[in-house]
Amino acid sequence: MAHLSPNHFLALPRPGVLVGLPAGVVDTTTLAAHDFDVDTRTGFMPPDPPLVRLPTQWEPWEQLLDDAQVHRLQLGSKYDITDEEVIQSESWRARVRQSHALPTVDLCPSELLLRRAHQIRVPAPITVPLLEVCAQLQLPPVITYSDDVLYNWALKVPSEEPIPALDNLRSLTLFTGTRDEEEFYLTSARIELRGVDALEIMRAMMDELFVGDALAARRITRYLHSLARVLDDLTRILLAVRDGCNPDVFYHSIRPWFNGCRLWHAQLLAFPDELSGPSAAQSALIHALDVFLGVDHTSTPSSSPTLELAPTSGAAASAHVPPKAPFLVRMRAYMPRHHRNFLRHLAAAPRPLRAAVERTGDATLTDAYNAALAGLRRLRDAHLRIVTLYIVGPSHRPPPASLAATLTVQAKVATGEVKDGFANGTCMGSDPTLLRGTGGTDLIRFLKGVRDRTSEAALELDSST
Ligand code: HEM
Repeated sequence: MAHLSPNHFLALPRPGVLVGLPAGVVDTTTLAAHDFDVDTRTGFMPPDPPLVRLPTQWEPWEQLLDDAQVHRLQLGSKYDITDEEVIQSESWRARVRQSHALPTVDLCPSELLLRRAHQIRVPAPITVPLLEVCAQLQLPPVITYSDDVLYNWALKVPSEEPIPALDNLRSLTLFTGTRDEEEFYLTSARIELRGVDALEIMRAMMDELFVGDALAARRITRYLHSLARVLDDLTRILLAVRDGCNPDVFYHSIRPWFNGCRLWHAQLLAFPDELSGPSAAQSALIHALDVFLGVDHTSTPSSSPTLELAPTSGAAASAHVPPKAPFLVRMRAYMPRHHRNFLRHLAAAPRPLRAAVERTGDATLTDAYNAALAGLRRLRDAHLRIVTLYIVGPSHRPPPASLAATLTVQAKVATGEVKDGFANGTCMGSDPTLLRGTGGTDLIRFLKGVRDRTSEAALELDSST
């Protein structure tokens, strides 16, 4: 925060989320907080690069992260862990156990400090302050998509451009220090940034829906075709993950860090005791597209993963996600709260697009609506190919002998950091209950269901009109 002037809006006192906002006071936790923290240039990504280090008061946490990187902290469940790695990793864990619990009270006034603190995940005695940080952010005490993607980037080369170029991004914090992991996160970051046009198109359509005359219908038709083109760009960006992220490295070295976890201190702050790992299923952008286009995922069939959330208080519960809600609904508990509210607001739009298109019975408009849905379906088809390539394929074959050597060559020792996780190594998805079926059958069935519901929203023209 040293680089912010005292008058900067981010230096203003942040409302205590536990006590709520005084009447008439605007939430200034972020510049766009009053507007769901969605920036017109960078969408769900923050407009400025996120904080890279906490102030000295919390330096012990940053030191532990540095140490984890220097000593190449490994998961105990790593398939080819060496004796030396076991010793190094255990000595790091011993240092963590000996460290003092730092107070979080001075973190609470700043959303930026809280976001950086939320990226740091270590066992007790830091667990308690971590839970306090999570309560402030109203997030469960696990790494989320926002930690890995939305708030985990910097510019490769300094630039004055208001929107970061898609090829000028790097990740701040990595579990494995590999380029593969960085590319995995940056693929999502690029999708978020390219998706800003989709958000803008949706906003413009909402204005036209409000007007609702024949001219508005023609404009909405054009906007829907533009949206389909943006969706095809997102598909291209998604498929390009294959250029920088090796499926075997992903499956054997990166993915284990994303496993869901059980919490030992669940009773302490009444958190749910089983939690999802980070997943792009927590991207508000894709949820927003579904909500806006009228794709209904709320009646997910029983084959979808069912994560139990504690029905009482706590971060996830405060996101008002009922236990056993469909997977995609439950994923909202892992989104930044402003984005969660944005989706709620979008879902409550007084003039939903799908119903409006259906009412007009206009063939050209209906075709355009279906074209946008087809674009979203193509994105999900491509995602299915990616999941088959990165999860189902590698799960059927042993890790290649060359993998350890590849990782050594690719390690970004100079810039990467390593974080500890609570991975249990027993499931293949980020959700602890996902993918129990042999060879990922449950996962594929689930993703195909989501894709099929996208197509099911398509409108048929009444031939009698
Ligand atoms: C190597 C790349 C990727 C792999 C292996 C992968 C894997 C998965 C898996 C296993 C799931 C099931 C839920 C879970 O376990 O979390 C999932 C869901 C999902 N992923 Fe990915 N993913 C990848 C890239 C992406 C990217 C770049 C995006 C876009 C931001 C994305 C968007 C989604 C969405 C929205 C869902 C929820 C299902 C849906 O709405 O269709 N994924 N992904």
